[in-house]
Amino acid sequence: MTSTRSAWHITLIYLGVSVLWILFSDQALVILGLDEQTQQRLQTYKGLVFVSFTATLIFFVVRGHLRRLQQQGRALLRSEERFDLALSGSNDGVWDWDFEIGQGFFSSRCKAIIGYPVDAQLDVRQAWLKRLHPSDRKAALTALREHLLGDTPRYNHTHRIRHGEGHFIWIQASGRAIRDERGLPQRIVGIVRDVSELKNNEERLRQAAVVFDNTKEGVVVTDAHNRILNVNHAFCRITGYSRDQVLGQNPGLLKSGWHNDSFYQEMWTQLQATGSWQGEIWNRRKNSEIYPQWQTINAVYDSDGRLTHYVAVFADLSQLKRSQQEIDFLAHHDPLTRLPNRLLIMERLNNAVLRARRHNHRLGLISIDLDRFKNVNDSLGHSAGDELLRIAAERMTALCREEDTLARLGGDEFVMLVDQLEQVEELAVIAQRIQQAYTRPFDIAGQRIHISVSLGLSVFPDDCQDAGDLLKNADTAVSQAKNSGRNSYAFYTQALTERARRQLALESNLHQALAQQQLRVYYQPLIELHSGRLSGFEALVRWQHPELGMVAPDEFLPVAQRAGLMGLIDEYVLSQACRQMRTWLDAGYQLGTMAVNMSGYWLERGQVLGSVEQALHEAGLAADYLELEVTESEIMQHGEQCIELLDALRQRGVRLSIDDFGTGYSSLLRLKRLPVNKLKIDRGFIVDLPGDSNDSAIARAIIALAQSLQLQVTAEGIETEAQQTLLRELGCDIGQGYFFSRPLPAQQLQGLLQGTRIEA
Ligand SMILES: Nc1nc2c(ncn2[C@@H]2O[C@H](COP(=O)(O)O[C@H]3[C@@H](O)[C@H](n4cnc5c(=O)[nH]c(N)nc54)O[C@@H]3COP(=O)(O)O)[C@@H](O)[C@H]2O)c(=O)[nH]1
Repeated sequence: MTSTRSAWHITLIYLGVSVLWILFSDQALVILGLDEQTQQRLQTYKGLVFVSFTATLIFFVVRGHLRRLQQQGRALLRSEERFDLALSGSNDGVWDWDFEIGQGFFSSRCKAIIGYPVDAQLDVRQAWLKRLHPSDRKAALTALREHLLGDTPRYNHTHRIRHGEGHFIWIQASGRAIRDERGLPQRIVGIVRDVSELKNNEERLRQAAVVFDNTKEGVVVTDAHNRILNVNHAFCRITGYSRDQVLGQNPGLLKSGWHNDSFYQEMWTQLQATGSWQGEIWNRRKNSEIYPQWQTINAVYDSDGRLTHYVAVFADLSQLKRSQQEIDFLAHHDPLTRLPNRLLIMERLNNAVLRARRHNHRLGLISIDLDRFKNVNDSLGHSAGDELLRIAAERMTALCREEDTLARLGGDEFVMLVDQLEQVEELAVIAQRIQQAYTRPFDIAGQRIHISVSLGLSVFPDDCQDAGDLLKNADTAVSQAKNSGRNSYAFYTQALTERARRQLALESNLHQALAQQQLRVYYQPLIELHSGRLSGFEALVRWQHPELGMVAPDEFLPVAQRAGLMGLIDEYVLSQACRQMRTWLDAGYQLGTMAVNMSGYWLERGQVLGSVEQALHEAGLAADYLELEVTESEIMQHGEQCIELLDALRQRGVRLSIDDFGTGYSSLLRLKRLPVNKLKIDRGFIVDLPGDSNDSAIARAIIALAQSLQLQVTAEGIETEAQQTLLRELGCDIGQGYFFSRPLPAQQLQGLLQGTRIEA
């Protein structure tokens, strides 16, 4: 169109020039009939007029042409602006690459996307090719080539391109080639879009998905109604549930039952108030195992503030707790034998000493040293030595009671803390059992090993006053045991060692004593204080030992208790006492009571009734001659069971007496309920009479109490006349003690008995 116009303008100019030329030519002037002067004047101006006319003509033609070009340019610009404006709404930029002229067009949005000023002049190389991310270049060019070759209907590719500011952005470029009639691409026109945010979001989502699936923490996503929407692999691994098993369920299916309702209420209250909750919670796996987890729950809200989801993230703490426990354990235990170490045994020893002091009981410590252990290490190696220590620890642990502690202090050094020791000899018995445990050989590293132990025994409070000394003394004692030829035990003090040995000898002889009738029953008179008359006797057992001489019950009864012989001794004394009473009654002595001690062992076995009936029957003695003494502390210890037994005895007519009264903290309420006839004031309250005002006040109070309960009172341990006088004045009924007589064999009591004889 533009070229057609230009051709027409040129033609017009030629026509004008031609007309002028003709007008001003000589022939034209002649034809026009102009006079010569006019012709000459015209000839003079002919050149000037021609030039002016031509110039004017050219001016107007050129000006017109330029104006049209300007209008066309403005229209094009307006059209581009409108196009840009239209595209700006879609956020896409337009590009156009003309292969014929080798230039490209980039819309202002397109320039803005890749970071260029709107008025920048760009070529395709500069704007695109040179800026492709090295990693994306190959794929982008391949996609373009494929489209230009006609392999793909459209060019569509997403890649990174360097932004004008230097960083890379993600763009999505798409376009289509315009081809000539032969199908060859002339240009390609398309749009470009900044997809960086989308790509970054995609990347973030991808990363989140990777984290979700690969994190070690369990993740549960629920809807606002707490129904499970999604769980990750870790959730399934920790809980044992598959994803399908929990989808749509309430997370409450994991509840262990360890937390009460208020725990969950507080959790939900906080979650609703603050949008999050964090804490330790014990849940139950599918296999029922209960385990701890550290859990964080967050509430998720939409842009309108409406609750949409809950996300719970939790870590399984079981392993951590196990490790913590193991660390704690190893801080206080020996890793080889898993026994308490020095730290723990010292802690327990200190506590045991405090308890023993408070409750006034004994405590024993045995230091244990393996004899010639070094030889095992040297000959068989350290791992064999370790194995030996492990087995030795197992054997010794089997000997411990629940309240005892076996510890390894290091090397072949062990200690055993024996709590609540009643008798020193018990420690010797345990020491012997430990020695016994080593008489069996140890099979280690394919070898049969024989090894013995040396033991050092120390007793609190007999040997020392604190835990440190207890341990030191046991160590000293173990050295004594080693010095005396190994494979033996020794107490810290010689006296204790001898006492223990004697006790153990007694124990092994006691069975014989019963069989060979070495036990004797002695009788101690009971005197009516107001009249001085003999009212009866208390039967007291003695052991006539063939080598040790007369052994007192205080010494051998605990041994009998340990040896399980107490029942036999009680029955023996009871039957002897009943028979003796019968004999004296038959001999015409007027006696009221034969008192016999009833041990705790009897009460525990519950066989007293049968034994008493049998003894009375065999002796032909009426029940009311028999008075059974039971200590206040035994009654307290056996409680209701003891009261029932006493009731049954009372109903059969047997008289009952509370022995050692004042030492056992009886409540008055309980005392009132006891079916007893008599209280025996403990010797401890008598020994300092009449000088000790406290004791005399106690004696007075017990007598007053007995009188108000209509019970008889006996005072035991009267050794002086002054004691007898005071007690009589206080109103005590019966007196017993060395002042009247020591316990004696029956045949030595004839003199005393004479006064009671009823002459026929
Ligand atoms: N279950 C049984 N226990 C018995 C039996 N025989 C005795 N025992 C108990 O053993 C403890 C010691 O008894 P024993 O050495 O016989 O001492 C008794 C008396 O000898 C002693 N006593 C008596 N008068 C005095 C005195 O004036 N001074 C003094 N120092 N001691 C004296 O008291 C013991 C009697 O105590 P009790 O029984 O509380 O009346 C002792 O606990 C006996 O109970 C038995 O066969 N079975």
